[in-house]
Amino acid sequence: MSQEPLLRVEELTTHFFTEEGVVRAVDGISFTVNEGEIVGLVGESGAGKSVAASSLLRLVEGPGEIVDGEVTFRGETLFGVEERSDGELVQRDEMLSNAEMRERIRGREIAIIFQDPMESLNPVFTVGGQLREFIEINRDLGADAAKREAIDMLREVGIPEPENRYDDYPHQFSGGMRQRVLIAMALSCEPSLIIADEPTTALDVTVEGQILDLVDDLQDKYDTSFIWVTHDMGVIAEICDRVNVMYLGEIVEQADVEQLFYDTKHPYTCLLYTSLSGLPRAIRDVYKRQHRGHHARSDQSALRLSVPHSVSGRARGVRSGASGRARRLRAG
Ligand SMILES: Nc1ncnc2c1ncn2[C@@H]1O[C@H](COP(=O)(O)OP(=O)(O)OP(=O)(O)O)[C@@H](O)[C@H]1O
Repeated sequence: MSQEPLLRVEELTTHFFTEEGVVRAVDGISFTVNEGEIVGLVGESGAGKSVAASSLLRLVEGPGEIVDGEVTFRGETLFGVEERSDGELVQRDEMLSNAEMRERIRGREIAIIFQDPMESLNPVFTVGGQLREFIEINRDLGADAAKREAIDMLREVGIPEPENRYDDYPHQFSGGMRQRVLIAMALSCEPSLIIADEPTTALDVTVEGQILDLVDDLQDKYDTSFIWVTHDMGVIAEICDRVNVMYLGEIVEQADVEQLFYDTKHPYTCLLYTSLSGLPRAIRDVYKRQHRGHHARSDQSALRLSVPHSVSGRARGVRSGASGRARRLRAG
């Protein structure tokens, strides 16, 4: 019996129509996410990871446009196009409306966590108040029940003395704590899928490790699926089950995490972690010892890397001209 994936992405294509030409930020990517799985999207800066993440929830803003492909979630069409007899690409009738996306999907079924918590948290309101309001709106709870739930969620993500921290403002929390608050917010509606767009990139390695441990624990408890966006193969090794390697808007390699690390197929993936082999053995051993017991895949946790700069520049270039599949979707 084949089980339908929670999320299915087929040939998703998002382009930016700039004065300099068409930037093919996401160029026909296909992948799936199953129930309870953590799926990685890895690649250097400019590879198209964030645009891909936003495209899944139809959050792309002009001059960007999702021009082709299909995204289905629990069998519902979040995005889909079809070709008319005159060759024009039009949006499918069964595609969810903007109101349905806003009211039923975003936040409730699929939550998204961004790299910078200050973009998501309003500095002039208290952390607890913002979490309570989010829960009130998205779970149709009264103010008192939502406040209790907010405090429980803060406790759940490891905020000490959540009753006392409830009335603190975002700037009174550390970066790691703010990221925990966003995880609490994302989890509060018990979504089936959380898209995490580099949420640990700005944190130091120790705090990052704590957040990854937290996500690991929460994922076990809630069985939430994740799409984890990162440029860091070490993060992929630590928490992902499967991984998609992105380069210049395309997925160049897809594999189970173990398979990717022990049997890399694509030269670009090799480039993503070539610097690892240069790590002095002693440092790797210390890192391994520190992580022993935290994760079953502790050996792979040692595989932290920096992305080679030589590749970065190329990924940012504007590629002009629209491909066959890059025809602009008919408006409306
Ligand atoms: N508003 C925009 N206008 C034009 N091009 C854009 C716009 N936003 C993104 N792009 C381009 O889309 C491509 C993919 O960007 P994206 O932000 O998805 O990369 P990324 O892999 O997430 O990198 P990073 O980790 O640095 O965010 C890049 O070439 C980027 O310059």
